[in-house]
Amino acid sequence: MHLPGADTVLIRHGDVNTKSNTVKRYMEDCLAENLTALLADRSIPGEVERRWNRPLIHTDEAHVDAATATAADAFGVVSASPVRTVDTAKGEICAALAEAAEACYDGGTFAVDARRADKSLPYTSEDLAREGGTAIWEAVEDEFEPEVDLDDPDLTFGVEVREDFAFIYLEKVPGPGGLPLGSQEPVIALISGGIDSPVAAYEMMRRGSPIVPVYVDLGDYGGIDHEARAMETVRTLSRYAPNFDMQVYTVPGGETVDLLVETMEQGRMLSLRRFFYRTAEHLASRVDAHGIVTGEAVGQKSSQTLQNLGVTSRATRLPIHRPLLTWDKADIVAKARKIDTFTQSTINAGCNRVAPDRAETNARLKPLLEYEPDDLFERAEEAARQAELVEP
Ligand SMILES: Nc1ncnc2c1ncn2[C@@H]1O[C@H](COP(=O)(O)OP(=O)(O)OP(=O)(O)O)[C@@H](O)[C@H]1O
Repeated sequence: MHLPGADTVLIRHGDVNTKSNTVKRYMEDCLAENLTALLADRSIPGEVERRWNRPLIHTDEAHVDAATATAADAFGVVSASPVRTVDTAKGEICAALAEAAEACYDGGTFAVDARRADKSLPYTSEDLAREGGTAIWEAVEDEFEPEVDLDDPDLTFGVEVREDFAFIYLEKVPGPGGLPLGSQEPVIALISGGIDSPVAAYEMMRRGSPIVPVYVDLGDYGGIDHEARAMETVRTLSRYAPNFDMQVYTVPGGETVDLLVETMEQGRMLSLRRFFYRTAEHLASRVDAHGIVTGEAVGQKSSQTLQNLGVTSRATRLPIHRPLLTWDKADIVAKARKIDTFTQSTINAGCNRVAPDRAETNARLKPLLEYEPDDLFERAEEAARQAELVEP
């Protein structure tokens, strides 16, 4: 709910504030660029202004909610509020709070959350909270029986006083937190048609790393639906990053999968992962990516025991990032729904169909190297060479 007259979005970032001034400036530049791109992509009018550790979006009242929701999708943003801007004089702030109460309070408990960045002002945050609370009370007491609850109020009137403006707001929309996208190095994101890998890719983006999506076409074991799901999730991820290239490297893997299915029972899935990682490594050197991100989690599948993750990881010299390593499936599904990459599908495709009846849970590298095709890594190199860039 925004206040009448709210035409600005106040943005709060978190980890960015812990940086030195130079790094902070760089990260705030990244954030401002990303916010501008997100607004343009969604056709929302708004000018981004960088001020006092608190970027602002100047828009109009008709678009302030949409601009707030957009800001809350930007990586690095902890929360965003649609705000009304008033003068810093205490009387003006209290008058604005009274008006806000008349317009938006309809019974229940309330509190004033007041903050003052400019310590030279002739009042304290406590003064503001107390006198603002009184102004609100007096504005509504004829119609309601107002009650103050500082611990768990039904409605919180926020006040943030900066050097030359005070902002009044009623809501804080939570953002993803993390760091602005583009402030860290890019990574290759191995994206399957499943639920986990898009969430893992999103988590890396949330920490500032742009992703280079890679999908391995599994031939008859994957299929059109499998690929379509992978593309759809990348399309969704790209909506969070309209100023970043999100074309997908589609890698031909069908022949290698056929060979693994024909020649390997034990360890087949591990060799397939080793093929994925090695292919990703070749693509990484092409696009200067600094790691590989996957959707793997400890023990989620037999190929994902710690022992097996250790063995498969040895196929590449690049670090493999597994942001979901310790996540439960229910949490991954909840996050996928939240970020809109969850695509309900009953198709039985992808690695599920490649998996043998008896799964390997405790692989050792030496025997695995004896079983797997001698040319597995040459195949990976060739597959990376043949990879095609596809618009998701
Ligand atoms: N066809 C593929 N193309 C690219 N990467 C893949 C593919 N299949 C699997 N991966 C990567 O390997 C990881 C582990 O594979 P797994 O078999 O668990 O995938 P999945 O269950 O099909 O999909 P997800 O892990 O995304 O739910 C995936 O999280 C993903 O990062």
